[in-house]
Amino acid sequence: MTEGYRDGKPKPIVELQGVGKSYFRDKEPIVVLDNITLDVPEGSYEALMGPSGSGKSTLLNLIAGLDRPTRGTARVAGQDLTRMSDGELARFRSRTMGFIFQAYNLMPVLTAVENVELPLLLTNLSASERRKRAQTALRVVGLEERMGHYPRQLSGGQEQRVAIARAIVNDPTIIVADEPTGDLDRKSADEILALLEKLNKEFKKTILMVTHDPQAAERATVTRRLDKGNLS
Ligand SMILES: Nc1ncnc2c1ncn2[C@@H]1O[C@H](COP(=O)(O)OP(=O)(O)OP(=O)(O)O)[C@@H](O)[C@H]1O
Repeated sequence: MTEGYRDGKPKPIVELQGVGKSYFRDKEPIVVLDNITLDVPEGSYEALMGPSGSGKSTLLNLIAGLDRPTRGTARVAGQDLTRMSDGELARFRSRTMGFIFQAYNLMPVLTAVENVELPLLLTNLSASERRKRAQTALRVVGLEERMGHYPRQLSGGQEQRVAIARAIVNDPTIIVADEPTGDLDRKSADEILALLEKLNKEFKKTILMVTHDPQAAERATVTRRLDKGNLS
């Protein structure tokens, strides 16, 4: 059998085994995630739903290497995140992950293309190569014409598209999106969802999206539900 394959199926890109996450208040544990076991196949587009406070963002952050589980193991893109140092985790995030949040988090003093270039400042790429890649990412999200615009000159939907361009400029394997349409009207939300679908289908990105929006979840290929720290 070829390495990386099990029963002829591609090895999952996310593998969580018995993952738990607790916070401690006055030495009393508050269990947020109980005992999560999850396989996400490469190339899938999954939505994570569940009541407020059920641990959706916590779970997404563990998968993305932004946080660490209290117990269990998390393998993502072939690497055991639980064994990594903080520096290794930071490198893992910048190489493997693309982040999209509800708040677009664009720098107001930078233009669209400069915002998209930001993650590339951590690489050895030349300034002209950085600019070229940022332009390509803006073309993918349909905003090439708005390259020189500042965030305040863009609509909410356009700002989120710039944020998506910034998330894909490193060519990540996995995109994590936490309520990507939470602040948008229906039409702009639908444009963002169409873009995520394109990134999944055409660019083969694995996408994990936390959402409260049933219409957003419907566009994903798999919907999982989290309730009181357990997945169904
Ligand atoms: N750093 C922290 N310290 C203590 N408790 C925390 C911390 N981060 C999250 N929590 C708690 O963990 C629980 C789950 O939070 P999380 O943000 O993952 O939920 P969620 O399902 O994403 O909620 P929402 O849909 O409202 O965003 C909440 O009760 C929250 O208060």
